[in-house]
Amino acid sequence: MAASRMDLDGRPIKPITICMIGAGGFIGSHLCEKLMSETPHKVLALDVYNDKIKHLLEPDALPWAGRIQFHRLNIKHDSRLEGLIKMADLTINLAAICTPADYNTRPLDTIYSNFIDALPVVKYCSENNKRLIHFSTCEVYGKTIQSFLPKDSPLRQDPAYYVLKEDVSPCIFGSIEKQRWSYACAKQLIERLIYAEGAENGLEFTIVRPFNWIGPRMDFIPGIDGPSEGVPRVLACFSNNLLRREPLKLVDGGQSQRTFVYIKDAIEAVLLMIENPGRANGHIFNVGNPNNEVTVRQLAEMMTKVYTKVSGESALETPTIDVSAKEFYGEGYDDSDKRIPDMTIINKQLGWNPKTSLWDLLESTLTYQHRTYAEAIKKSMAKPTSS
Ligand SMILES: NC(=O)c1ccc[n+]([C@@H]2O[C@H](COP(=O)([O-])OP(=O)(O)OC[C@H]3O[C@@H](n4cnc5c(N)ncnc54)[C@H](O)[C@@H]3O)[C@@H](O)[C@H]2O)c1
Ligand SMILES: O=C(O)[C@H]1O[C@H](OP(=O)(O)OP(=O)(O)OC[C@H]2O[C@@H](n3ccc(=O)[nH]c3=O)[C@H](O)[C@@H]2O)[C@H](O)[C@@H](O)[C@@H]1O
Repeated sequence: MAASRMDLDGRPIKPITICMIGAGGFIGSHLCEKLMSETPHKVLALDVYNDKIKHLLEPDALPWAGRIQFHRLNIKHDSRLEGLIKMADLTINLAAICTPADYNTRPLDTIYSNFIDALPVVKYCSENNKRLIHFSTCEVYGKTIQSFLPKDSPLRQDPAYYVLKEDVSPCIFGSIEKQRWSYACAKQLIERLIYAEGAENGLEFTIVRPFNWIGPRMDFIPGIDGPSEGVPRVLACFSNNLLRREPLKLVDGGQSQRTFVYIKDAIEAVLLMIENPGRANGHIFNVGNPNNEVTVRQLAEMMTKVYTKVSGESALETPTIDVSAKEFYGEGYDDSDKRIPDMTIINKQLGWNPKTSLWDLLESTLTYQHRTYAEAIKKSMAKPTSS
């Protein structure tokens, strides 16, 4: 299978060992799945949890047994980290706190996780001449220039004021009191550090800026496989509402815009980066789907329609309700207004394009959510609550 695989320049791809930090998360689980089923590469999978990759680790009879090895460790304090990075040809760092409900309520944990804890990873890669693919975020762009223009300005129609380009767009965050930006700011500084390690010490790096990747296994459903009071990202929040037949909550009216990309499309882009180092090193890549733009309100409406179709349940009488950001996230929340990725660089370097429409990706994702959680939710809702 794997022996005849070629890179984008027609050269045979040699099997490598990858140290994947945060392999047990949403993106990590899909990347491990892809690497096991379609490539000959080995993965040292590091995380504090492994529930989302259990199906890849057991039973021993799996065709890729021996190519994936799980190491339960917390990179904050584990002396095994450097040794594992040294054993690999490439390190991929996915570990982070990355749910917006944490940014303004746990800003210290957020900054430590996204900056301080990533420092040794960068240092060990640089000192040991190991290649690094680091996961940043589209949040480093912050707000668009457009959002500061007068509402009636004709410049608002000009993509130069809202399309986000890796090598041109500025990073625009709110004031320090708006602790929402603790995550974006920490990610920006680690990007700058990696870039500087590349420039001054020759670190071979690639920085990935995901734009709202969504799909199965994203985050958790509160009270089922995560804390009852926890607030995951929007896909899981809305899925939870739909499963419980309660209205979807629109923060500040759901006017913010996002572009959503299917996790399986995005993983193709990461695989191209892994297997084409000559084309990916030294670059920062937007990875998103500019064709899948909606407001959060439109997302709620579409998810409601799709869920009705895949579950066979009737639609709710009151499908959405408005909540203020302060009520939903607490003090210090702020939002990105619009996120359209420019695709020029990733197209030129890796020839990658996203394929899946928003409707199709929601259909497969909500089919998964229904199959995975509907029974558990019914059971938990049927239990008498203690008074
Ligand atoms: N999903 C997206 O659309 C998206 C968008 C932008 C950026 N990102 C970035 O991509 C990366 C992965 O995101 P995800 O959606 O898979 O998130 P996730 O929370 O599902 O995965 C992160 C994983 O890292 C692990 N982790 C965190 N701290 C750790 C530590 N100290 N030691 C060991 N493991 C640790 C967690 O247990 C978790 O399994 C993050 O860096 C995130 O900021 C994701
Ligand atoms: O996914 C990304 O590309 C990046 O952006 C996300 O940030 P954001 O898109 O704001 O997070 P979501 O929780 O997915 O929220 C999207 C929008 O929906 C809104 N929302 C969320 C949840 C909800 O129940 N209702 C609701 O209206 C939020 O206010 C926000 O405007 C997270 O910061 C990261 O996972 C990541 O770095």
